[in-house]
Formats: sequence, structure tokens, C-alpha cells
Amino acid sequence: MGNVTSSTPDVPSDLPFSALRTIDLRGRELSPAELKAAMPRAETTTDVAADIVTAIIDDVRARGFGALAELASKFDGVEQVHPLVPRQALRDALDGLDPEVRAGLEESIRRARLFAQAQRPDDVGVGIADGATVTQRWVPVRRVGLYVPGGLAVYPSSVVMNVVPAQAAGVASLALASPPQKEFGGLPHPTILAAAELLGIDEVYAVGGAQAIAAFAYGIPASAGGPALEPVDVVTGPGNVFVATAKRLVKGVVGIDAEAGPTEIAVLADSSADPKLVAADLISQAEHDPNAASVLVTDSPELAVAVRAELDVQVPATKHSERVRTALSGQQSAVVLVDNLDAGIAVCNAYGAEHLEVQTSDAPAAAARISNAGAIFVGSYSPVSLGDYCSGSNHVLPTAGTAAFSSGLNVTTFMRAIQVIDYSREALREVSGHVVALSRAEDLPAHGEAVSIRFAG
Ligand SMILES: NC(=O)c1ccc[n+]([C@@H]2O[C@H](COP(=O)([O-])OP(=O)(O)OC[C@H]3O[C@@H](n4cnc5c(N)ncnc54)[C@H](O)[C@@H]3O)[C@@H](O)[C@H]2O)c1
Ligand SMILES: N[C@H](CO)Cc1c[nH]c[nH+]1
Ligand SMILES: [Zn+2]
Repeated sequence: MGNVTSSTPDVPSDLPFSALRTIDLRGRELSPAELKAAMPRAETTTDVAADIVTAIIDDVRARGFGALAELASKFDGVEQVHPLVPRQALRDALDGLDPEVRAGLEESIRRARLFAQAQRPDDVGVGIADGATVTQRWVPVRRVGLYVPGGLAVYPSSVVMNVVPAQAAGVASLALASPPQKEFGGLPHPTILAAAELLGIDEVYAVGGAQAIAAFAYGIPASAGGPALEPVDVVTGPGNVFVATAKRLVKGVVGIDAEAGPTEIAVLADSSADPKLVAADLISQAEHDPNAASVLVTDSPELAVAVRAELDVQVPATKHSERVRTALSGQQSAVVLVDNLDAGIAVCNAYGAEHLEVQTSDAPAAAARISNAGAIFVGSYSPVSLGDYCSGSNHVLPTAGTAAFSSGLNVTTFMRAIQVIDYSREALREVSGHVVALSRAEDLPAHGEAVSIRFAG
């Protein structure tokens, strides 16, 4: 499909923040599939991590808590006998929580609950014929395993994002796992423990990465060190590429939410956008992970240059500047130049970003035309950081293009729709001839006989 990178002749190579590549799609007529292929994506994908993660899952299944202890030592540098966090540690963490952080968590919980409770679906019952009803009845799953990341950063906000919809769905049994932290005696970070306690979660494990997902999916029998970890029905939560890969590999044994892997932000912006804000938002998500993706899609070459100039100023000044620089320099990040807004919308729909910000002159109108994204942030006052903590929306969202077929974490992630069929004798008699005819057509006559036997004689 030809060269679409920064070597395109009319894209100068001496641009500010030149580590961020340019993908120039101007003047090109590309199909949605070609657009998707032209967009940047990470080199370290779930395919690349699959071998490592398969070995971890197999080890956890074979050796249970012994494997968890060894992996905690290898990846997290801690020695542990059993990863269940004592109840007292949860209480102590909440007692010691900074009041400002507590207020932030409480507001985050309040807003997330408002949205989650409104998402609870109603049962739908339909009268198909006289005496014949079918109903779709929504029921929560029984037990869930909630993963809260804690490698490069700590994520008490992900405790809120996991727990609130699960509780709103009515899940009876909730277990949470987060990596053990060396500086906290092998427990998860105290703010994570405090958030769990605030939400009434008392089953918390100090386990990180793929091994946590495997433990939730397959369960672990009791050992001399402590009680069993009972398997769950659904595993949710964000994480790095190892966590996302593990979720993909255990899908089918358990339900999962989406592949919520390394963070992505795309910003669709025109000449009306403020380059300072666009740059700040690109940096905000790049600070998660060297594998994070930041993508600017614009029809304004002037804005693209101004955003680059802002990156030159803002990246060195930010705390995690090295991580941000790595993320912005990676294969997964780019400035994408397009001919006009229509082309920008087509590119964003082909890409399917985890987070899409729309910063255009009529942002609501452009946002309404987006059909593929984990979440859409409309206008200059709805930055992704707001959604990360306190918008009321959920920040556990599909990455790596999986937004095309999966949704952000929500109440229905923790529920199933059971179809209930209730026919009277007369209602069955009325339709019995059709059942018999169709069963004959499929050469499954016993199906028809199971109906006709009810009316024999
Ligand atoms: N998509 C979303 O909804 C969303 C939300 C929040 C965070 N995130 C992402 O979550 C991730 C958090 O990553 P993190 O690393 O900080 O924490 P994490 O908890 O996801 O990962 C840490 C664990 O990874 C494992 N690990 C590390 N190196 C490994 C290796 N070489 N092989 C096997 N396992 C290894 C270890 O077990 C460690 O405990 C980031 O990528 C961030 O962008 C995504
Ligand atoms: N941006 C992340 C989702 O990809 C969520 C998050 C939590 N804390 C900060 N950010
Ligand atoms: Zn974030």
C-alpha cells in the first residue's frame, strides 16, 4: 500500500519532537481495512507474549500456591507463603489513608455508582402467542475475580472501576488481586487495600500479572499456608500485555470483560484545537507504560506542528518523561495527517482507540459519527484523565482494536441473560406441526416425537 510514514516527501523530517512519527494519509483513498493496517499499533502484542504467559498459566495450574510464591519472587521481588491479604491489613490501610485521597475515591465511587446503577438491564417478557411467553431474565454471575494493576504505577482507581459495576450487578462473591509490593512487605499498595476496604471487599490477594488471572480462572486448592482460592466465573480488569494475554488465554474457561491492555489515546483534532491541551492529553496516557499509544489524527498540518512543539516543552517537564518518550517514539504512536474531518472520522473508526478525544469545532457532531472506540471524550473539557478517575464512566476499556467487538467494563459484564420459555398445552399444540416438520427436515425426528407424544391419543 505504499509508504505512509514520515519519509513522505511533503512531511519535513526536521519537525519538532521528531521521535513521534508521521503517518501521512492525505490524498489517499483507502478502504476501512487498509486504513486499519496503516494505523500504528504496538509491536509487543498478546501474540508476542503468548508463550511466556502460557508457561505461567500451566505452572499455576500444576503447582498452585507454590508457583505463585515463585513468580512473586521472580517478578515482584517478594517472598510469600500465602497471598491472601489479612483483614487487619485492609482496615489499617483505610485508617492510614490520606483524607484527600479518600475524598477523591469517595467521589469517584459516588459518580461511578450513579452510572452503573442506571445500567442495570430490565427483564423483557414477550407474549409470542396465546399462552406462550418467552422472557429474557438478567442474572448476575456468582463469583468474580477483579484484577487491579500495580507494576509501574498503582491503581486504586481500578479498584473502584472493577468493584462498583460488579456490586451494582448484584454479584455475591468478589475477589480482588493486585501485585505484591516489596516496599509494603509483600502486600499490594496500601491505597489499593484502602479502596478495597472502602468498598467492602475482604478477599484480596497479593498476586500480580498473568499468574493472578490463572489463579482466578482455575482456582487453587488449599495448602499448608492457607485457604483455597476458589475459581471465579468472570475475570475483569486492566493490566499490561501479560495480563491482557492471560485474559485472552483463559477466555472460555471463564468470562472476561475486554482485553484492557496497555493504554491508548487517539485525539481527533482540527485547527480549532488548543495544541497545549492536545499535547497534555497525549502525554497523560503515554505515562502509563512504554507500550502505551498516543495518536493525533488531524487535517491541520499547522496544529500537528504546534502539538509537536508543545511535546518538546511538556515531555521533558513531566515526571515520567523517559517512559512517555519511549511510548511516543514507539511503533504504536503517531501523528496521522488526513485531508479533512470526514477522512479523520473514517481513520478513527478504522483504528478503534481505547480512548478517543474529539477536539474539533463542532465536537458533539463529530463524536456522534464515531462508531468504533472504547470511550469517546467530547470537547476540550472532557479529557481522558477525567474519565480515568471521576467522570462516572468506567476506565476499564478495550485496547488493541478490540473495541470493534467488545465494550468497556459495565454492569452487564457481570450478568448473563437467561431465556425463559413458558408455553401452555394449547400453545404447544398450536405450533407442534411446525416443530415436527422442522425436526424432520433436520433428520432429527426424535425432536418432533418429543412434542407429538404429548398429544398422542
Ligand atoms: N485498558 C485499560 O482499561 C487500562 C486501565 C488501566 C491501566 N491499563 C494498563 O495497565 C497496565 C498496568 O501495567 P503495570 O505493568 O503497571 O502493572 P500490571 O499489574 O498490569 O503488571 C505487573 C505484573 O506484570 C508481571 N510482569 C512484569 N514483567 C513480566 C515479564 N517479563 N514476564 C511476565 N510477567 C511480567 C508481573 O507479574 C507484575 O506483577 C499499563 O499497561 C496500563 O496502560 C489499562
Ligand atoms: N487511562 C487508564 C485506562 O486505560 C486508566 C487509569 C487509571 N489511572 C489512571 N488512568
Ligand atoms: Zn490513565
